Amino acid sequence: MIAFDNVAYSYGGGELLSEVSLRLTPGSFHFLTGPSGSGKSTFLKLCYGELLPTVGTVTIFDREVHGLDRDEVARMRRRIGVVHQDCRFLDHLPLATNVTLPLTVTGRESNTQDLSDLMAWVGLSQLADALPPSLSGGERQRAAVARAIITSPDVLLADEPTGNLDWEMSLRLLKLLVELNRMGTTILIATHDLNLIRSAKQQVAARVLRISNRRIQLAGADL
Ligand SMILES: Nc1ncnc2c1ncn2[C@@H]1O[C@H](COP(=O)(O)OP(=O)(O)OP(=O)(O)O)[C@@H](O)[C@H]1O
Repeated sequence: MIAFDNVAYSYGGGELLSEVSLRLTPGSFHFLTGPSGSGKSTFLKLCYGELLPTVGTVTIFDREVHGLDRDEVARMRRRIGVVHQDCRFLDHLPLATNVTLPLTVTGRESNTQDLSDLMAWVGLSQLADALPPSLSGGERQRAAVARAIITSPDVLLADEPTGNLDWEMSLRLLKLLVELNRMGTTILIATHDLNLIRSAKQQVAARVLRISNRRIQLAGADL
């Protein structure tokens, strides 16, 4: 589904990531860990074509990213939901409108029943009309997940989705992601939180990718 072959990435200085070769297969559940500044967000951006590798090839849905034109990139991105680290919203628009934005900006209709089911699923039914600045950190994170999956993406990439959450809320969000994975979505979560990973491994066959010394490797079962 997403394949890296001997990929390196540099923002202009030395290489941040080197010799990365790995596959995210359909239906898989991966975590990505590594120290702050090691390149987790950068790797996620390579996974949805926001950045292009400086060396090697990234292939997304069987197409090499380097060769795609703008329309093809846009089509490919529609199949990938992204939960960004900072969860930004349009503050003057109600939450439900924010959540449906990925549909409306691409000219698609949002089905009222689907929207209300999704808002209920992330526990935000009562807040559909609320404005984003009035939401708590946990509500924002769950709304960001709802917005990322409203298009029924094949892949969900989440950058520290539990970064601002307490443990109880982190587990609740994890449960949503595990459920989504059971319904077939391929999932990659960048996180520092080893307890979250341990908890996930009790629920799903999650694999852990670890960034160390610019390389990304599959961690052992000990984690
Ligand atoms: N646009 C950019 N231009 C230049 N350097 C950048 C850019 N974006 C990120 N970097 C640098 O690349 C390195 C990796 O950043 P990245 O955000 O990928 O790390 P991370 O592992 O996600 O960090 P964190 O866990 O703190 O979020 C950092 O040193 C960062 O300063």
